[in-house]
Amino acid sequence: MTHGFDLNDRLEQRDAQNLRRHLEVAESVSARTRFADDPKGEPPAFGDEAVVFASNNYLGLADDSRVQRAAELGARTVGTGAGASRLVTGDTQVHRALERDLAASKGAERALVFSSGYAANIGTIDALAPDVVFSDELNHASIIDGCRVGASETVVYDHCDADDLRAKMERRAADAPGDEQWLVVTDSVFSMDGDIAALSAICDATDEYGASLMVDEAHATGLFGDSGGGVVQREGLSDRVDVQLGTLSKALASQGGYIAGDETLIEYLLNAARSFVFSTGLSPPNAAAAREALRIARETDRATELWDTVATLRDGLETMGYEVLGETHILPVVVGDRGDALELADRLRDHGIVAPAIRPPTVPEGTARIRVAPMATHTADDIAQCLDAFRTAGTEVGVL
Ligand SMILES: Cc1ncc(COP(=O)(O)O)c(C=O)c1O
Repeated sequence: MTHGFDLNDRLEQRDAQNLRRHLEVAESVSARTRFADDPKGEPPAFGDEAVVFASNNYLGLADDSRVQRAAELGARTVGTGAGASRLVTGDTQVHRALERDLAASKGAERALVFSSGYAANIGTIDALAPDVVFSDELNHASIIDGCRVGASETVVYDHCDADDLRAKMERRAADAPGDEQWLVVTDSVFSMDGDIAALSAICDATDEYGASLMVDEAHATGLFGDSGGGVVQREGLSDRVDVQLGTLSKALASQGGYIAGDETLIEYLLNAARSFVFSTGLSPPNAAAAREALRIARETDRATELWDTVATLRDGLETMGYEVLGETHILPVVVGDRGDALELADRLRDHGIVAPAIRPPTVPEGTARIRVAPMATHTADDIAQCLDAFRTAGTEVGVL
């Protein structure tokens, strides 16, 4: 009898070959819009130059000199690492200033910064410890893991379907004791489908049953709403959402995540969220970089440049005959068959465009796709190259 692990078996089950391909792409691709030289002097993997249409650095701020300087200043004045949990000695003025700015951008009383969006989701859902979490079926893995970590029961409702949410709440209310605490959790922008949750209808359902509502704005922060506060802000729902999650790692060009909400929520989380309490504080350079990126996002019309690019790409791809899902800056180009999607991604790379294939189980069988994520810094030439590549590669693979 053996109680050991067979990791080869597990790797096979996980489609390890395909994950390896992702890593190979990631090795040669930075967060920047384009890359021409490898800093180590080795030739880049995809020819002389490739343009990246696959990064969540949506505003193109990760290589903005102002953001880089802020990170440098953060490192010089405060240090490269926080050195300890914020509750021990890791709390600095940079963290506090960032949290004030984030709260203001969200129209919330206060914010709390975690070392990642993943940590923010896990720590918050676990700490709130509701009896039941009602969760959209396409919520991000960090929300799902937050539900798994805690003792809460999870009820999954159909994607973006507030009627199904309401029906499931109604059923639960009929069966369960009246003093149960409920938390409804949804992404605002869904990262694989590029669509937006029906937040107003979700707020109505949530209010009707006196439940709390948490919205993950990882892909909306810095892009939607007057001060980049996200879809909640754009739709005027800030007062009806109890917990707003954002990340610093996407449009804000840094690393980290945060929760915005009222004083009591934040005071509770900083005492009870284990991923905050028992983890080293966000690094000062990351905090400083995110603060500068937030300032630029709020004070310039950088997002408008992104929306113009999105409109041109969506229109161009649809005119060619591709099915493009969603209604946001994330453009999932559906191919269907996973082999075709992989081949199309390879051909796009041959034509100088980096955009990965997203395959089952990440997305449902038969809906393999290329996830195109433009950045505000893409030029007209970049966009033309992307569209040309999709036309040529699509014909070569036979999906057009
Ligand atoms: C919807 C959503 N929430 C949370 C996260 C986690 O954020 P982070 O990358 O900062 O850990 C992600 C990351 O991809 C995400 O897409």
